[in-house]
Amino acid sequence: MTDYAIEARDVAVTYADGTEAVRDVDLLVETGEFFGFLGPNGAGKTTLIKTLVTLLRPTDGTVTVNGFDAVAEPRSVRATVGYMAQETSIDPELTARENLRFACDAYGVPRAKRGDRIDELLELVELTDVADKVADDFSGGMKKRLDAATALVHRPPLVFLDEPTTGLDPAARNRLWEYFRRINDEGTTVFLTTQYLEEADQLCDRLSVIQQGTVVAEGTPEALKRRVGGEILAVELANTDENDRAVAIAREEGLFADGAVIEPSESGVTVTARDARTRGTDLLVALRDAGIDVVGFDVRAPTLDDVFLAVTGDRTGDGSEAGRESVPTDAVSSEAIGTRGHESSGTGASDGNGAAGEVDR
Ligand SMILES: Nc1ncnc2c1ncn2[C@@H]1O[C@H](COP(=O)(O)OP(=O)(O)OP(=O)(O)O)[C@@H](O)[C@H]1O
Repeated sequence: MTDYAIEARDVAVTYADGTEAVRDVDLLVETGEFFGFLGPNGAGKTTLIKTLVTLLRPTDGTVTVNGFDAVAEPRSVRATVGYMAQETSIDPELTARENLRFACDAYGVPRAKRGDRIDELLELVELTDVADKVADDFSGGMKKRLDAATALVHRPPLVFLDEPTTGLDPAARNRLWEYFRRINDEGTTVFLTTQYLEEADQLCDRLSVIQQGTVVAEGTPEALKRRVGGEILAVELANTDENDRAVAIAREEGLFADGAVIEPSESGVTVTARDARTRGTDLLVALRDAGIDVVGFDVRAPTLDDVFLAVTGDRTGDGSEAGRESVPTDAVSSEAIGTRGHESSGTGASDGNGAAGEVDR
């Protein structure tokens, strides 16, 4: 039998004002996994996390965390999870050590164990040297590391990280990644929400993409990328007025395999195709024969960015509709990447009764 840290079935969360933030969400996270939950702003990531950590009640469906029912046994759920919220929960007037002591109090860590636990965590997040300095003097990255440590004082088997690296510079982000990897290597299940596709790619064993409250794709980063449908060939033209003519040439029958997606780009033409690499030179020759000047040429493997664009029509992560027209539906069939229907089941009716509200902690 598989051991699940999180089992969510048909979960819907509707706020009191009728906003259906999450609907029809099924989620299975195995114990020990590093699981990513990806989506643009407002997609429903925080709402789902808050539901999993029992700060919100689901309007519909069932949620089991570490074997405990989130509605019937919220205390047991809370005792076995750590939660790093988007806004840091540390007190800037307290030192790093005092913040951790405070967290030990809040989570009921036995007194005899606190000293060692705190020292261990300070070391893990590399704050031992500044343990007795007030957090107010810390950089953004240091504050985030301290915050992450406070979520772990009770050694939870499952930790939720809600956009933990937003606003950090790449160096600070990298250090946090190291830290998250380490706790996962030591056996902690990690549930991470992020808008950074690279972050999900670097860290996650498996991920779900959520859009407008519904899971639209799921799989390992590699499988999701593979299913984009080959490699991506970008051709840069000297004169972008010729983009459409170049697209027409690239689309000529027989140049690329069936299912290729050929689109104008800002600087020329982009081809997503299984044979993008091998047939790329044929395209260059065809363009030259047509008198179109090529100034750059690049073939690359798909990134999660391409997956995200394909399933959400949004490369910007801002939830805008930009690019929706260009979803390469041929190369990325809905079925191929596990896309689910967008239809609401009608559950979580927005009548105000049973609507999600913050639950007292
Ligand atoms: N307390 C609330 N009352 C009503 N609607 C809410 C409430 N909190 C969030 N929402 C709405 O629910 C939807 C999902 O929001 P949520 O914060 O879960 O998204 P998110 O994916 O975490 O976004 P972000 O990346 O911006 O944090 C949005 O439409 C949001 O406006």
